[in-house]
Amino acid sequence: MASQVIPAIVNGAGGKMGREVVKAIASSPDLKLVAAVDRNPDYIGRDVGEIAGCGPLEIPILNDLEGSLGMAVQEKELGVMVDFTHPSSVYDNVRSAIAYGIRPVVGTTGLSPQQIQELAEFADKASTGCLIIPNFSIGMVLLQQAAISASKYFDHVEIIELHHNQKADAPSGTAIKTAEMLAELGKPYNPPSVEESEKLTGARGALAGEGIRIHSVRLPGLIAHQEVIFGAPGQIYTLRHDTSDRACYMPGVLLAIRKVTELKTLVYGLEKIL
Ligand SMILES: NC(=O)C1=CN([C@@H]2O[C@H](COP(=O)(O)OP(=O)(O)OC[C@H]3O[C@@H](n4cnc5c(N)ncnc54)[C@H](OP(=O)(O)O)[C@@H]3O)[C@@H](O)[C@H]2O)C=CC1
Ligand SMILES: O=C(O)C1=N[C@H](C(=O)O)C[C@H](O)C1
Repeated sequence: MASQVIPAIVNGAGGKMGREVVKAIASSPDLKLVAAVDRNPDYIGRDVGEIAGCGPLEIPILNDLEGSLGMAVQEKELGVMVDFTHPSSVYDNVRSAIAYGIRPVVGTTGLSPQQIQELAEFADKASTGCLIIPNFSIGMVLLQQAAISASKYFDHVEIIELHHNQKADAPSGTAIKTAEMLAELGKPYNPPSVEESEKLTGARGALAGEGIRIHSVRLPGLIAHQEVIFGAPGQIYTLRHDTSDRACYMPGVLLAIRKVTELKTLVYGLEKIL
């Protein structure tokens, strides 16, 4: 499939990320948008190109993922479904796409480790590629790699993630993945130096694996930001990534659409396909 045009369905096409994805696909000659899906009544029936701001594409937004997947199969357009919807629906969306033989590229966060495991088994059985990518920006991959390097020398680390206040899930998928990457190194962090008592529940954040704490901030005016703060006696090492425009995710999304067509299993994380 690599040299052919890749058909793509965008689910969540009217949303903040979906619109960027529609524009990015529309301007990529090796990709072809075949359907656009969203549940928001403000967008249903309207031309997805008009909603995305790239001019008419003659593709109406439908509130029917199953129908769009079925139509793509009927027209032999077995390509990719890009999902930027909601944590409550992403699991079912991915299962449906795989069942139709259409490869999911998943940006939606909020899947539990157990759900990811189940989807991996489902994709394996169907020999269908699937990518679950909590963060499509290259800057975040670089931050995570720097955090892994730093963790060899620092035993104390906490993560702060800051997002716009329309975000449904907390902590962010990126913060969870970052904590998982540090925990996978097999060392415990933050050995206690004092007996702590939390006077307000949540004051010390959420406890991820190996003692790593994640703190979530939600405010209008933010887009997506993350700090990984390492501490040692006499020094603090801070890694920070800031998103100022959702266009920053598009090179990663386009790469994932192309790569997933070569896969037969589920892969979790952009760092694995770079
Ligand atoms: N991996 C990455 O790099 C990134 C991931 N994200 C993640 O992507 C997801 C979407 O983010 P964002 O675009 O900001 O969110 P938005 O709310 O702006 O967009 C989501 C769109 O999907 C629609 N939708 C929700 N549920 C369904 C469903 N079951 N079927 C079809 N459409 C649905 C929403 O409709 P309605 O308005 O009615 O809810 C909305 O139009 C989030 O999980 C976010 O964390 C975001 C940025 C980067
Ligand atoms: O909701 C968002 O905006 C984002 N969600 C992803 C996450 O949960 O990590 C990626 C990025 O942080 C933006």
